[in-house]
Amino acid sequence: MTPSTDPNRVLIFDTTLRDGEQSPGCSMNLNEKLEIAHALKDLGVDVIEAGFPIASPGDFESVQEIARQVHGPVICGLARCNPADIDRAAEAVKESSRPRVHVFLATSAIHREFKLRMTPEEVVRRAVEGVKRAKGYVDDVEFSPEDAARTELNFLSEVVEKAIEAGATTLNIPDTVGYAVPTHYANVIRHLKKTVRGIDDVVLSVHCHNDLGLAVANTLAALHEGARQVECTINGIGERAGNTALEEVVMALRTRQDFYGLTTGINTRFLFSTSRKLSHVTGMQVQRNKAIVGQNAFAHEAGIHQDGMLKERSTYEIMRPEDLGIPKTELVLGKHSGRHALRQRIVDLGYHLTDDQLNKVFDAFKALADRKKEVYDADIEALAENQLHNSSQKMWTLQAFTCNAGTGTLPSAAVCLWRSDGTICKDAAVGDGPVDAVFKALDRITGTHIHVVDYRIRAVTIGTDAQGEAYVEADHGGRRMSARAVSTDIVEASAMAYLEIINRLVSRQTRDRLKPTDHVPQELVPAN
Ligand SMILES: CC(=O)SCCNC(=O)CCNC(=O)[C@H](O)C(C)(C)COP(=O)(O)OP(=O)(O)OC[C@H]1O[C@@H](n2cnc3c(N)ncnc32)[C@H](O)[C@@H]1OP(=O)(O)O
Ligand SMILES: CC(C)C(=O)C(=O)O
Ligand SMILES: [Mg+2]
Repeated sequence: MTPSTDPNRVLIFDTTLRDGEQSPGCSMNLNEKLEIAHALKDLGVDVIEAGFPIASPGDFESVQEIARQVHGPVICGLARCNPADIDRAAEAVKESSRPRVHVFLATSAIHREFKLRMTPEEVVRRAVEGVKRAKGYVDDVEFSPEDAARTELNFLSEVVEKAIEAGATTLNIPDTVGYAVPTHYANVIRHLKKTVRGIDDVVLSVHCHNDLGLAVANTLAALHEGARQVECTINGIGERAGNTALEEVVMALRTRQDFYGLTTGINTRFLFSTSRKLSHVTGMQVQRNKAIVGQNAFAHEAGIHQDGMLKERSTYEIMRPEDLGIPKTELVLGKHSGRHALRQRIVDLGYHLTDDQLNKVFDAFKALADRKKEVYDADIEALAENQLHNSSQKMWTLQAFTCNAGTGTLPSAAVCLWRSDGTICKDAAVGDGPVDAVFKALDRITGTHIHVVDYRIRAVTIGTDAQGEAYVEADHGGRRMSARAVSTDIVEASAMAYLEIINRLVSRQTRDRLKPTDHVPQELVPAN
């Protein structure tokens, strides 16, 4: 591959299947690698580094199959500067219509002395031999002086120049251990551009690691200095803290076109799906606050931000989620949210509340949000329903209750209710369990006996702090009545649903103009 005719076009070299796979726990089998390779092709990457063929028979086979089946991008295999590695890599990629062999050899003093045990002269000789051997198989040869960022600048220039003379068409400058910082890395690229003969005739590439969290920043600094290939991985997976995240660098270039003036061939609408596909295949979850593809990347919880978003989304978003294949921005309702966002969600959920009802739901919502990490749509629905169907004056309101239950104890409950005339009524009861005990205490206070014919509990939201919905169905003189209530405490939800039925009986009685007794409606006096 030679430099693009468009000087502003950045080549995207994806190494998810090679360096990415070096993440502990991210090994992929043949079918998984093929699935990801097809996704990378659809995403529009220019080069797929499909593996390190000498590493194992399985890796060889994966690179070979990708070379056979995935058409469009260059298919690349990695090799040390060893004849056996290079022969194996060339064999693996040979059926691709666009094969590349990528040879590497460390150049830093630390690696030369302690790992390779080679003199600088030997390093140069082996690098040249490696490039020439690869060149015997394919035209497209990439050379990487491993640990370039810690290599003496003059020696780095010498190795790079010799590799170009030997036939390398892409010169990749790795910050293997994530040691670089942006200004330093930019200086390295500037130095090479200035000192290496032939550098403008090859593709100058960068490969950064994220040990200091600077992989993307270093990559962008290098692009600013004229590098035109970026080595990166989906979700930034890779050795140790990972590699430059493809989605981050691509979106930085796209979003700051005004600054960099550079383009890529990536179809950004596939970024999110490719990210999720990789997570699914590797089992490595994307952290929630990960840039671009994290669950929170387009989620807003703060009321002031949500208000801004509802008025004009560019107030708080620099990218459009749909450009990444993310369905939409999420306004997450939580304790930091305000009325604008709550009203919008209530309308989206199909409810029409008056301002007064909305204010009441808002108060209940804030109280709930103080108890929960996140308030879900089901919570809002439950609050709105509660408001719509309970806005009339109720005879009884639950003020407090306690219950006792456990192996070897007698389940009991003490309940305190407000009556609509302002009096407080208390009583206690024992039962078959805490819910039964609460129901019996409610019966005693209100003087009713509700014949429960169905009772169910279900989690309406997710997590251990989920809202539990209690459903109570009662038979009263042949008439069925049911009620639901929601709370993070299922006994409280049960008590509220049960009390709701009692209140409805009371208001029905009132509507029917049946005169209540002093304490409870006549109709509700328990029948013996
Ligand atoms: C920065 C990077 O990401 S480089 C890529 C790293 N990826 C991997 O290592 C994953 C795949 N690796 C493997 O499966 C194995 O390491 C293999 C098959 C490649 C080699 O296994 P082994 O032959 O048992 O060697 P081992 O890995 O223990 O040691 C590496 C050897 O390669 C040498 N070596 C390292 N890099 C290079 C190089 N670029 N060119 C030539 N020799 C090299 C080391 O000096 C060491 O040689 P020695 O045995 O003479 O001391
Ligand atoms: C093989 C090379 C390019 C590498 O992964 C590194 O140096 O980090
Ligand atoms: Mg690497």
